[in-house]
Amino acid sequence: MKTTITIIGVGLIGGSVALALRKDPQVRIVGFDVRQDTLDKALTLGVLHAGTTDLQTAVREANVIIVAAPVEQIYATLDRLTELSLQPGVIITDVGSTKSGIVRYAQEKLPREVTFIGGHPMAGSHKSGVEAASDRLFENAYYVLTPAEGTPEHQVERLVSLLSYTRANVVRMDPNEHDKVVGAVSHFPHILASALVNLVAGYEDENAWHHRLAAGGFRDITRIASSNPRMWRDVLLNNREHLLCIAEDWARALDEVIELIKDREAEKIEDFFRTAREFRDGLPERKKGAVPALYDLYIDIPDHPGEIGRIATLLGAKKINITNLQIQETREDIMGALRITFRNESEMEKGEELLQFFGYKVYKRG
Ligand SMILES: NC(=O)C1=CN([C@@H]2O[C@H](COP(=O)(O)OP(=O)(O)OC[C@H]3O[C@@H](n4cnc5c(N)ncnc54)[C@H](O)[C@@H]3O)[C@@H](O)[C@H]2O)C=CC1
Ligand SMILES: O=C(O)C(=O)Cc1ccc(O)cc1
Repeated sequence: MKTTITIIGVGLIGGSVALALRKDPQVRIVGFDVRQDTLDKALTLGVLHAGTTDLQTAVREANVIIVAAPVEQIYATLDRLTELSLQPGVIITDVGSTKSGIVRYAQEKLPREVTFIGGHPMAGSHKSGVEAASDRLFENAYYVLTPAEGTPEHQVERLVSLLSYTRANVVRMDPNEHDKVVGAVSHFPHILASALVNLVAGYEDENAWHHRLAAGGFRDITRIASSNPRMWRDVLLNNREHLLCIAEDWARALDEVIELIKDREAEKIEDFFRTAREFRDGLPERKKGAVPALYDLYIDIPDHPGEIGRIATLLGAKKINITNLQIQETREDIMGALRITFRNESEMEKGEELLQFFGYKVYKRG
């Protein structure tokens, strides 16, 4: 029998989850959204099997409900779900960027027969809307689940099994721990990025060169300031306590650097940058950090820059897409190992065959 999954809020995240989960042939995806035009777009894009703006119709047959609305609307949706007729054994999960408040609210409000499991896929984009959805958005990213104590294990496992189609690395975490960690690595950086942009925008009024020279580092560190303001408003208000603590630590950290500058502490300033660089350089890469990349090939190449160009050209000519190229080891006297990451297994196999044909030694692991 088919599993019916209802997505509430068919935007960037809801649409991306839908696209990934509908790869399961046993799954039927129903969408609910407050906007009919969004549902129309989602149906045209092949994101949903069916869509409706009537919530009762959307959830009546659902075995799993995924609430992918903006955070404040997740609370309102849970309220509405308590009034509707649902399937016995239904699992309700969400994708909100904050977890403690939502999980607590769900436990208070939802009837005992309903299993609520908080969720947060740790990947996204500054874009929003179903047009930006992708079946591969969560590939190799972490997907946090925050089951409460007493949540039936078979229900958690059912959800984990369905989510395997996202190709994310599903992990379990306590909701409060989630909010503290994600507050530091995702929510607070959004505050910093936007504060920095606003600061420079103010300087711009005095001198228009700010705008023109703000390339490179400024663009890198402020990329996330282009995110959806409404979404981030909700996130900040929902993770208020942790963010206020982090902000205090931040203010202290900034004060310390300012003191070093005031006191002309050259060596300590260098240490400050060195410590940061060491931690930053040790961070996992986005596409490969969470789980071992499944579509990597390692190629022995002479340590010569022309070789990398040649390999890229060979693959490009056969329209084999690659997502990353990285040199593993280069020394003048030995062969370098070039790691190539492919989008999927079939592209990797085509790449392997082609490169072997041209005489390269190709390995699946380093
Ligand atoms: N954008 C990102 O990078 C990430 C977002 N999230 C979380 O995912 C959720 C959705 O965010 P996005 O997909 O980026 O937003 P989005 O703006 O792309 O999509 C939200 C969708 O929800 C619909 N909606 C609004 N109110 C609704 C309601 N009351 N009932 C049903 N649908 C409603 C909107 O019409 C829209 O289609 C948020 O809770 C956010 O915190 C989680 C991970 C990453
Ligand atoms: O693109 C980025 O850097 C993000 O910050 C993506 C993101 C945004 C919100 C989330 O809750 C999780 C991930």
